[in-house]
Amino acid sequence: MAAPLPVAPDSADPNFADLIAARPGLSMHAQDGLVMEEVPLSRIAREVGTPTWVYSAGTLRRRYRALKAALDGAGLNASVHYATKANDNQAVLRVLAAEGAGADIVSVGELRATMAAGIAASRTVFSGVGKKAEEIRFALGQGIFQINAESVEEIAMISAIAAEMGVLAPVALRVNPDVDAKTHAKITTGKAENKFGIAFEDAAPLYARMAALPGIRPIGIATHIGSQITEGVAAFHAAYARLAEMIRGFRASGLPVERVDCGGGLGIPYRDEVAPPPEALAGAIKATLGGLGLPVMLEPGRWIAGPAGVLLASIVLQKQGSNRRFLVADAAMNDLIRPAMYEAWHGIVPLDPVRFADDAMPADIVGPVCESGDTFARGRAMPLMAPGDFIAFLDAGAYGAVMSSTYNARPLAAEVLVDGNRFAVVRPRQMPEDLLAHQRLPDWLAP
Ligand SMILES: Cc1ncc(COP(=O)(O)O)c(C=O)c1O
Ligand SMILES: N[C@@H](CCCC[NH3+])C(=O)O
Repeated sequence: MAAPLPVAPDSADPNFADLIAARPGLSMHAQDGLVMEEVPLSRIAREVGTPTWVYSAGTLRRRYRALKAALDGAGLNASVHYATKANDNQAVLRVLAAEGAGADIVSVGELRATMAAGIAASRTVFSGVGKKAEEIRFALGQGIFQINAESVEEIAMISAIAAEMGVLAPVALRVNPDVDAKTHAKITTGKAENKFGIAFEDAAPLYARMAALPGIRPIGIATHIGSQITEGVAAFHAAYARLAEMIRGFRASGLPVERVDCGGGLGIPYRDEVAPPPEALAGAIKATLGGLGLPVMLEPGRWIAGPAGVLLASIVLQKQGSNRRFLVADAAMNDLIRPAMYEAWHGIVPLDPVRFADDAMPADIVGPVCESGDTFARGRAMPLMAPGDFIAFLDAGAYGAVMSSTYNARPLAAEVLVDGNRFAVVRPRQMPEDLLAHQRLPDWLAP
C-alpha cells in the first residue's frame, strides 16, 4: 500500500528558528540571511558554488574549550585526543592543534594529516581493529604516544615490529566492556557481538602476557563503546566502572597501569535528542575512574566537529510526484551519506530570510543520485523553493566530507573555513575530470 499523503509536516521536528537558536555559530539576519560567525553563507554559496562544506573555526574552538573546561572542572588530569576520522581537513586540524588538542587516528593517512597540521605523534593515539604492519612501523618510527591494541594477534605483531626496531611500543588494551550504548546499530562498538576490542574476560590474562613481551610497554586500558550517545551518561558510567574494576585487578596483580583511555562517543542533538553535557561525561569519569589517580584520555570527534559545519546546497528544481512534493538539491548521498546510511536526521534550512520565514509544507528533500536511498528527509516542513535557492544541512561538520565519494562521477565538494569575518576555501572542489585523468588504460585495452 502506498504511504499516506503527508498533509502536514512532522510536528515533532523543530522549526527553522529553533534550530538556528540552538546553534551559537549560526544566526539569521533580515538582510544577510543565514550567517556563520560574521559571514553570510549565501555569499560563500555564490562565490564558491554548491555543494560546499563550511566549517566555523570559532565553533571548533568554543567546543574544544568547553570540553576541556568540563574535564578540568571535574578535577581530572585529562587530555583530549580529537578523533581525526570525524573531519580530517587540514584547516580543522590546525584550529584544534592551536588549541592544544592531541589526536586519535586510525590509519597512517590520518597520522600524516595530523602531523602535517602540527599535532605531534607524541600526542596521538592509534586506534583501529586492522592496523597493518607498515602502519605500526611508521607510527612507532614517529614516536606515537599510544597504540590501542584490539586483539592478541595484533599484540604479537606490534611486539615483533617494535623489537625489530629496537623500541618499546606503548600499548593499551582496547577492552570491549559489553555495554549497550543505545545508539544506532551501525555505530555501536562496545557490545560483545561487535568486532572491536578484547573481550572483557580475556583482558586480564592478556595484559599480563603483554607485559612479558619484549617489544611492549603496557600503558593501560582503553575503551570506546559507540558514537552519537545521547539520553544520559549511564552507558559511559557502566563501561568506565568496568574499566575501574579491571584496573584495580591489574594493580592487585602487580601489573603497571599508566593511564586510561575513555574513548569518544558523546552525542549531539541533531533533531530533538537530549545530549548529555560534557560536564555529565566528566562526572561519570570522575565517579568511576577518579579514585584511581590516573591520567585519563578522551577521543571525541563528533561533539567537537559536528555542530561546527554545514553543507551548503542549491535547489535544482521542485517537482510534484503523484503524492509527494520533492525538492531536488545539488547535494547528494555521495556528499552527506549519514541519512542514507544511518537514517540520520539533519536540520535543513533555507539561507534566504524570506524563505526562512515562509509557511512550510511537507517536502521530501532528495539528491540527484540514482538511488531511492538518496533522500535527506521525508515529509519535512519546507517553504516553496525555486531553482537556485540555497539550503544548509546543519551539523554536517563530523562524518560529512570524510565519508563522501564520487559516486555517479560527481565532484567532491569544496570545503571552506570561516573565522570571524573571514573565509577561505581550504579544499577546492575536486572535479570528475581530474579523477578521470588519474585513470590508466593497459596496452591491451588500447584502441
Ligand atoms: C576508537 C574511537 N575513538 C573515538 C571515536 C570518535 O567517536 P565520536 O565521534 O562519536 O566522538 C570513534 C568513532 O566512533 C572511535 O572508533
Ligand atoms: N560515521 C558515523 C560515526 C562512526 C564513528 C566512528 N567509529 C556517523 O556518521 O554517525
